[in-house]
Amino acid sequence: QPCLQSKRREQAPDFLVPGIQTTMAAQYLGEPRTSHGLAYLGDSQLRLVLVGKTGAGKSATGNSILREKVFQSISSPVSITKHCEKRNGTWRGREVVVVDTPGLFDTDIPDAETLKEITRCMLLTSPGPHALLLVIPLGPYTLEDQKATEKILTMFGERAREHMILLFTRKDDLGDMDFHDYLEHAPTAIQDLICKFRDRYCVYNSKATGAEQENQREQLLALVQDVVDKCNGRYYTNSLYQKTEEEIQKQTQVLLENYRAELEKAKAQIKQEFEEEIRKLKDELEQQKRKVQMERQLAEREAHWVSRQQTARDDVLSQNEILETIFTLLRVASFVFSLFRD
Ligand SMILES: Nc1nc2c(ncn2[C@@H]2O[C@H](COP(=O)(O)OP(=O)(O)OP(=O)(O)O)[C@@H](O)[C@H]2O)c(=O)[nH]1
Repeated sequence: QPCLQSKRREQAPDFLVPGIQTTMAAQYLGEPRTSHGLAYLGDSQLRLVLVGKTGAGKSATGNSILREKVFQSISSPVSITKHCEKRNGTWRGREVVVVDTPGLFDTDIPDAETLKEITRCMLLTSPGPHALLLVIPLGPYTLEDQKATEKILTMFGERAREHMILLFTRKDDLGDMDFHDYLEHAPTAIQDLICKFRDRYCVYNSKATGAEQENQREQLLALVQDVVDKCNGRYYTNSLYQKTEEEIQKQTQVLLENYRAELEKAKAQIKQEFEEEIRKLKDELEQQKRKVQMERQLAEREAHWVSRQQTARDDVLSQNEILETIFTLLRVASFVFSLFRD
């Protein structure tokens, strides 16, 4: 793979003055402070997060991956995506979950807002994403763009970066030019990124259609699979993701118990009503008919319960309360962790 520059010593960029946003967000997304083992194998989903600056092409790429226009994608100088959004599709019989994010790391976004969205992103990708797609458009690469990229790379720790893929959008702007020819004249910062990511990059035309679209989608998802394989089939997780997952499971359990209680109540009511009616009936055939009706209604209730059981986790995730709970939980956790920082 092209590595056009001799590898320079990686330095902490100077815009990263230790500040609350950087330190807190790094605690959210960076290296885990405790080791733990979650079960990775047998995970049927492939969870992807699109990160990058406003207008980089995250939503357009998400739509392309899912083969459907599910995320709003238009040309605008201001951020179109306001909150993290999750949509699903399939690839090789596997469920693909794509989370589109707003320009989380645009330098002018306030702290509290950023942290709230990071929390939402963690909720939507819990127990952890398999791949983080860092979206950068080909074309002019300003100092501000460079800073935004550096900020993202710094916030996600070394281990999260193993799950990161560099995704260059606007491949169509290259016209007939080969990407490697383009690289030779590309800004040094882009050449450095390629060196850093080695083979974990792809060049994408998010507006492509037909065979071109299918081929590049296939190549991208195969690259994601490759990255996951290199991480021994694991998705990225850390102790804060684990806390998030524990809370989701706890709340899902509570919801399931509520659903179960509702089911039992509804079944008892159906039985009581039918049994009263059956007792009053003299005709055995009529009694039998009512019994059949009762069994049917009980079965319908059970089926309804099964479907609610299946959506319980999503029901929890769609409530605003969980966002607030996790946000508070993670803020407390960040504070506690900050006590143990070197
Ligand atoms: N020609 C071309 N246009 C693209 C490509 N990718 C994205 N765009 C366009 O770039 C503009 C911005 O794309 P979005 O997908 O909305 O960017 P975003 O990163 O999601 O932006 P926010 O939602 O504001 O954070 C849209 O007009 C897209 O159609 C690409 O590969 N080629």
